Amino acid sequence: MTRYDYLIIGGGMSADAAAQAIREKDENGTIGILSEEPTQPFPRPALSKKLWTDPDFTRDENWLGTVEAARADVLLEHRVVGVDTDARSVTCANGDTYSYGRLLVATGGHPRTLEGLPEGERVLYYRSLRDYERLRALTSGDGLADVKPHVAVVGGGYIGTEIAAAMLGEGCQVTLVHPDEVLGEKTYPTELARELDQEFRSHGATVLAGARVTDGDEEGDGVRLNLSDGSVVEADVAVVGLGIEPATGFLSGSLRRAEDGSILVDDRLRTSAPDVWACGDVVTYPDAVLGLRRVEHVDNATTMGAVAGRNLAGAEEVYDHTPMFYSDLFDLGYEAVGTLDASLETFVEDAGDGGRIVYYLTDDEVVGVLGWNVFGRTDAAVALLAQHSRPADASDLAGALD
Ligand SMILES: NC(=O)c1ccc[n+]([C@@H]2O[C@H](COP(=O)([O-])OP(=O)(O)OC[C@H]3O[C@@H](n4cnc5c(N)ncnc54)[C@H](O)[C@@H]3O)[C@@H](O)[C@H]2O)c1
Repeated sequence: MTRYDYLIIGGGMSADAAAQAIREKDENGTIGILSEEPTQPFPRPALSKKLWTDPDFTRDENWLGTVEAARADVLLEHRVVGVDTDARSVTCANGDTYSYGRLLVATGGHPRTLEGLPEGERVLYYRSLRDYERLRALTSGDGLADVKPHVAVVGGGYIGTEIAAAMLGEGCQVTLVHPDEVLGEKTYPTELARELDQEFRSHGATVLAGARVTDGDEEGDGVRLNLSDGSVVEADVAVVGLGIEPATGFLSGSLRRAEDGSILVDDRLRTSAPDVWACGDVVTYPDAVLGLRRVEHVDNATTMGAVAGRNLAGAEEVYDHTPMFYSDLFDLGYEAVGTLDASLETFVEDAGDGGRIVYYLTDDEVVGVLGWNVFGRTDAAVALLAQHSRPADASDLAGALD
């Protein structure tokens, strides 16, 4: 059995940041990373954004992050199937076992799947570099006689909207299926959701609202999707983004969990087991400003990874960063913090040049802030949320981030 002073399960951005942070504090300790993926840690947000505007990004010096500098052993295609926190050992699907001095779980999430729509060559539950490469090959005309494919995009969340925008940019025919009345209506105030919806339509997307995909299959050179309203979508490829589930199936009962299966950690990212930490999309943690929550974005992955890494290497650092998140769609970009729930009271501030700032409020406080084509205000937004208060009249928030 191979032993590592520091063993990390998961090979995403959080693991990458953690390995680098460990190495900065401990020059000599051995670091092992067990990753189920066939590729080194890479900047996952690029799969739905930058790689579609800059395909050469995979050759960029920043592509492979910091793992090399961390001098970690990255063991690819090593899917962990069991952890024994008493014996301090980890077992992989291939039978390999490893023991650890200190363990970090940074496994992120697996795409939520539909039972009636199995993954296949043309049904992509979009999360891996292989999914990107497959979609890139199809949109480059491979096997399709240079005809741009018809891409069915299932889901109107981050993957759905970003991939639909990218596919329109590639000149593909795009059909976007989502269950809401208006795209983004659960997240954005009505006027912004309508603008977003219109943006997709004006770029040529067919937007099928108010329908869920129930099942489907690959047929010949294409895909057939059945929708809850009885209609059928036939396309060359389906890109599916129905959310993720925390990847904790291998843990059995060894660590304390939240209701959604994610790992509960304290403010230093420690789990309930000795010498075991966890970070990134897979944890529910006590945010210093927003309280107990799970976040699924790059900022929490990398900043938590760095704190967890330092703590594995002996620090006692509190994770006190409230993560921001962002998206880019056509000429629209946004940055946000906190809870974006359109069923809450909202106040929309006109920030000029088409920019808007949206404040989300409960009866007691401001709980979320979104900058719509407004950038660089997330620190001010966090400071506003940290006040845990609100004005009686929400419109008095105008200028609050200046
Ligand atoms: N910009 C970013 O921060 C960014 C970008 C890409 C991905 N991600 C992350 O990647 C993960 C996956 O993203 P995602 O887009 O899959 O999740 P998501 O939760 O953002 O969106 C899921 C979407 O699927 C829809 N849906 C559910 N069942 C459906 C059905 N049967 N038919 C049609 N639509 C259905 C939902 O209504 C929702 O619109 C998330 O963790 C996300 O945060 C983040």
